[in-house]
Amino acid sequence: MKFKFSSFEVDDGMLHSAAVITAATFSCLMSGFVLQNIWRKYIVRQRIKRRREESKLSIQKMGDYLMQHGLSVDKRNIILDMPMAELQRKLQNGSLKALDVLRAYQSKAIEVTKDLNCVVEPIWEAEEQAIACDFMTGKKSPLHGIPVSLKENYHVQGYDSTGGMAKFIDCPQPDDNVIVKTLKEQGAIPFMRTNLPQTMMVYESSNPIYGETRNPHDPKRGPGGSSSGEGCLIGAGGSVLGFGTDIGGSLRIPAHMCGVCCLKPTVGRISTEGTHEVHKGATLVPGATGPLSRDVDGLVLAMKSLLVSHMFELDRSVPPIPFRPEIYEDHRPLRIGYFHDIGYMPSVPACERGVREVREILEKNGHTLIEFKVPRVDKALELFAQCVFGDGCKTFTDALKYDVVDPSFKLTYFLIHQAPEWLKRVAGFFYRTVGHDPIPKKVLVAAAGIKSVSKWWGVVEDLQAYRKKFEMEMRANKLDAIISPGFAYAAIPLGKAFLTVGAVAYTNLYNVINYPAGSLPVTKVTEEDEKLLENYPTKTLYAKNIKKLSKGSVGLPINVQFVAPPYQEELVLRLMKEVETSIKLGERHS
Ligand SMILES: CCCCCCCC/C=C\CCCCCCCC(=O)NCC(=O)O
Repeated sequence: MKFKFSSFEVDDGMLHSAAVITAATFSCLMSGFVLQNIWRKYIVRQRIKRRREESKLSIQKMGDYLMQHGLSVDKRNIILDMPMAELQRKLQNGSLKALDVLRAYQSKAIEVTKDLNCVVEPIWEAEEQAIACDFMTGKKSPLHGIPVSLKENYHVQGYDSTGGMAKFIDCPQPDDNVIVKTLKEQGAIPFMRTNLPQTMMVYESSNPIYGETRNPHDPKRGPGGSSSGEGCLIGAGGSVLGFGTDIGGSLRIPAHMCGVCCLKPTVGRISTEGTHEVHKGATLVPGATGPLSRDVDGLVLAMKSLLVSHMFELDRSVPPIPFRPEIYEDHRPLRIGYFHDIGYMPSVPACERGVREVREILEKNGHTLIEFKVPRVDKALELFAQCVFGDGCKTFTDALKYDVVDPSFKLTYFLIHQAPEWLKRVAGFFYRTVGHDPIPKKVLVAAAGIKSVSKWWGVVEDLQAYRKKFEMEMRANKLDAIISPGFAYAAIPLGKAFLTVGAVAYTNLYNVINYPAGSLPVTKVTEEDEKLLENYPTKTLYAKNIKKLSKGSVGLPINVQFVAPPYQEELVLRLMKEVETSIKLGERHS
């Protein structure tokens, strides 16, 4: 048979050859594509393996070095037992050497990371800085000789900030970030870099490069995240002061689960320049940077040392508001709002008791406590998802292209970031009907992306309206501050955060409204709390999971959050210090 195409003729044979050539080209392209993907994944796995080995080797080398140059156990333990104020005083008056303090903390950090995997690598330059501190004459800076640990996503010159993602391996940072520069200028010695979960947008603690961090109080449980390594290292006694980031609770969740203090400042109060966040462009609900410490004095010292002209000069977007001692030291009685239940899932009995006990302390100290009802928590969660995942999670999926996805992140990644909109709607339907919970659908649909600029502007208006509503509720009750549970529950078994993720409402509320929030350890789960857990209401799927996963948590730490309007960090710290002092006094008398 012959076909005639205008000026030339095509016979059967030619058609056959064309089909063969097309099929061959297509299969070549397909196999090329598949092979390229296999090759890319292979390269990524090799890169991950090499980096993990480098990290392990560096930790081991530091351990070997300390075997020869370390302190005696007694001397080390005396240093490690000192609260921040005593440590600082002794470094200032010269009765402690910076090098000894560094060696004490290096050896404790290396010791605890063997079981808990909280350190990703030591900062080798620390030793040189400690020696320089000890040779220094003249007036000492406030953080003189204090070792500080840093979450891995803090840019440190010469080190990668991977955020647990292979794509960012072998990208050493050209410079320290603003906080690290200011800390060094104030005499601090950055000495360890700590672990985080892949992408940091989950409150788990694992990534394919550095592995999984465990809880210092129960290694079968998670330390919370994403400042997982910081919470764990400080909770285990291997650091006295550390720094992390927080867009939905990443400082406060690990602080609560590991029993340490932290402060998430108002975004803008201290610099956020030079930290690795996957979606830096999502500025409506941006990430905050902040300190974690063993005690409130550590947080106060950190804030006083950062709020100085050096930082204001390095990052001119930060308003030059120095630390205001007149607010921190004020004794005026305050009106403080409190709640145990955010209006989504209740907090477990131990967390509720934590708030109750803090309330009693504050009342005894002369403050007025008033029950506060959080306005529309469903709206706050929806806004969070719209502002953080409004690009349909493209930034996240791009960052993880060809990467190995960590098992602890797979479900979150698939459902929130990768699934097409129709599947998110189906999952939302499941949560609503089987889980008796309409909120996940709103969140999942928001994570499918905002479809136009005018819709985006609508979200901005909604966010402004929600913030105003919250402010007006506080004003109506004449509230100066709020106290609320540190989180909905104590640490749960590793890898299970996705099953309870709605609980993030307890922390991300304060990111949505951009209020400073501190977290303070106030109690531990008791046998009585465990008994009361039997009556925990399980209306939704998340609540059912919380009840199940909270079993066996006796002895785990419980924190309370302290919150004040924007730029009132000093007020938050004042209340935290007041409660910390009362608890310590109570312990001494009992
Ligand atoms: C499957 C649907 C769940 C719906 C209800 C929950 C809504 C929560 C939405 C997303 C979960 C994101 C968890 C965020 C954890 C925050 C970690 C963080 O602060 N990261 C930032 C950082 O480390 O800097």
